[in-house]
Amino acid sequence: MEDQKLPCVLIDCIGEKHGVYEDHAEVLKEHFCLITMKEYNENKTILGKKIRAIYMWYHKPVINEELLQSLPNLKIVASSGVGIDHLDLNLLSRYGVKVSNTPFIVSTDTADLGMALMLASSRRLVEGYQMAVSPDTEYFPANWLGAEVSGATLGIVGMGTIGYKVAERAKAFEMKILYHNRKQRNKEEENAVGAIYCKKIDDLLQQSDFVMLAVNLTPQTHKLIGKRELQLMKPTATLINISRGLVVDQDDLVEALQNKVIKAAALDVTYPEPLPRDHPLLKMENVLITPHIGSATKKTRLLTMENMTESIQAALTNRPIPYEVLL
Ligand SMILES: O=C(O)[C@H](O)CO
Repeated sequence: MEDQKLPCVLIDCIGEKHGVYEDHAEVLKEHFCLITMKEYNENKTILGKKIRAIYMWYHKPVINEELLQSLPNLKIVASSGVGIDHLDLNLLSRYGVKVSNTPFIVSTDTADLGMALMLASSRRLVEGYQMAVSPDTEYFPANWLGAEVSGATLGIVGMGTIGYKVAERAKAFEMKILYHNRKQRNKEEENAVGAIYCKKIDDLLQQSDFVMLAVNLTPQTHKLIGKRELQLMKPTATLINISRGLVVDQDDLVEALQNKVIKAAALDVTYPEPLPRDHPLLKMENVLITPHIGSATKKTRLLTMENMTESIQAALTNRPIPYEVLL
């Protein structure tokens, strides 16, 4: 806790494993008086009245009704990243609290990671690395083969900002691009990247060598990919998930991978995160998992902090919030 003349903003913690980066905290302290959860918990009655914003850095601190009740002057929750599935918007709206996120800036990195997962999985980079560093110097077996990405068919489920950036990258790889959007078709974008619209997701699933999930998690996309959808995919296909774990029925995915219904999966997201250490997905050779790092680059994290700062400042001075999430 620093300058008491600045507006008080609640954060989870600084540094540590999940906290706000120390260099970001230094910048934030120029604008706000930062109160960590630990400080707040030690002095709820006094600090609770002073807190005017929550700086929610990658889903922390967790916001529940009890916390909201003890923050009578809370104006805004500024949440990092684009996904807002971790927030109860109705609850926040009942407490008159505005919400902001940081869309757009995360798209490029997330699309890059989608491509990285597709390439790493198809060309078996992790296995290749393990082989290259193994003590066996005669490591290269004649039957070592990956699958080609260039020229293959990519099906993008959810052609929003991230999906479109994936398509732009896939175009450079001379891929055939299919896409499915539940709500709207965007002919201009479609033409720009040479993508083919599939009105039915089933058509996309049946034709794609790689299926990349880039949808938001909503009640409509919850477990969108389950047993039926996996069975529609080619046995040689790979499922790539850069959206949210819960867009896939994970038990059905495990079964499909075990029974070779599909060839492989590359997942930046799972549920829960992290997976329990004995989870079957962690033991499969045809599964590549990264720890939800879609937007985890230095530049994007910095922009995220700047977007969140702008939104908090706007809310506290009654100006339009640049990245407001509307109910
Ligand atoms: O939603 C996002 O931007 C990322 O997945 C981090 O939550």
